[in-house]
Amino acid sequence: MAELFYDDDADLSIIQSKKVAVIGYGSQGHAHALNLRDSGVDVTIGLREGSSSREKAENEGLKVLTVAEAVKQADVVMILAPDQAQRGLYASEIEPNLKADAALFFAHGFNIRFGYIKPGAGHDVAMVAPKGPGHLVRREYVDGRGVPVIVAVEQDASGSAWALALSYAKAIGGLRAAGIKTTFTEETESDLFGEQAVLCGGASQLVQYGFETLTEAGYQPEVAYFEVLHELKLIVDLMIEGGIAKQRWSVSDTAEYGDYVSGPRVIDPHVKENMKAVLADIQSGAFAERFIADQDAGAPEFKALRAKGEAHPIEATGRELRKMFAWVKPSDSDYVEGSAAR
Ligand SMILES: NC(=O)C1=CN([C@@H]2O[C@H](COP(=O)(O)OP(=O)(O)OC[C@H]3O[C@@H](n4cnc5c(N)ncnc54)[C@H](OP(=O)(O)O)[C@@H]3O)[C@@H](O)[C@H]2O)C=CC1
Ligand SMILES: CC[C@](O)(C(C)=O)C(=O)O
Ligand SMILES: [Mg+2]
Ligand SMILES: [Mg+2]
Repeated sequence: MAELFYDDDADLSIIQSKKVAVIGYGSQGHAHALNLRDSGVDVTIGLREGSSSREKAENEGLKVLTVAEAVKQADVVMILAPDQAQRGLYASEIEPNLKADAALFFAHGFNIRFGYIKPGAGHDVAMVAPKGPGHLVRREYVDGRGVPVIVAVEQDASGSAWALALSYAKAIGGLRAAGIKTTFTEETESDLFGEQAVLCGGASQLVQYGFETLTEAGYQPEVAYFEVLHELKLIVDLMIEGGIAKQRWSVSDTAEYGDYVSGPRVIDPHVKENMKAVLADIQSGAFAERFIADQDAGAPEFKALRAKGEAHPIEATGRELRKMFAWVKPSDSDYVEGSAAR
């Protein structure tokens, strides 16, 4: 049984007695910083010169310094720049300015697991990884709830790294939901697998194939959009509430029977074999090497794939339909429709 933590298992005053530098003010960065601040923690944001995020952070009344200056004064440095930027940022701005006993925190274990960052022995190295997108980490906190977190300690130099990590997890609202004890290896490999095989890669491909199958057979794109994309959220909401069983209980018997007989025809045993191959590439480091090599070369593969995804007909159909859904526009996001191929 996994070891679980809740609010009562953590002492908020530990993180409240530290100076925390949050490096990066993107999806996770803004959520951690604002939740920490609202939990009474002394937070400074570290951003590169000319950063486009500076204005947003300053508009929230947060103190913004360069990465080097923010790190110099920090007891805890939470690195929330993109994974592919962390290695360079650590070598040039973070490591040379880190206090001898400062703790290094991450929200994903990528750079530690694959050896791109190797912290000195004097630092606590811990992870507080929300299991959800940053904008929901903030939204849930504001609404008095939290997004579950998984917590790990890679290096306990101080002897109190666990208490510090749990205190941080409580401050961002994660322990209002639950914290699960993990390791950097388990978090990194399972997170990459989940997002590639099921949550992002698997779900996106499934939706696109469903849309293509219906529209190529002559059905209206708008009808196809509702069937294979919009309604997916409603079905997944039921799964979150009561598992796959509740979803099957709520839909018609026709849908439930179709689920049993056609689901395994679409997602057949080959899919599981493919999933195992994806997991093997994650475990061996092959995925990490491919991602970082492409990023180091200016991300030509990544940019081409992003542009191809944005050009899929389901995006244009959805953009037009969503203009009519006042309720679908989130107020806490700066996402601009059609901007994905940036
Ligand atoms: N997105 C999510 O919801 C989740 C992310 N994570 C993990 O959290 C970490 C942060 O991810 P995420 O929030 O998506 O990151 P984002 O892509 O949203 O981070 C953008 C921020 O990083 C800054 N930044 C970008 N490049 C650099 C650079 N080269 N040097 C310095 N600052 C830079 C940007 O500033 P500028 O304006 O200067 O470009 C901006 O403030 C990652 O480890 C990720 O795996 C974990 C769970 C979920
Ligand atoms: C599912 C994608 C994620 O792992 C996340 C939001 O948890 C990420 O890397 O953004
Ligand atoms: Mg994740
Ligand atoms: Mg991830």
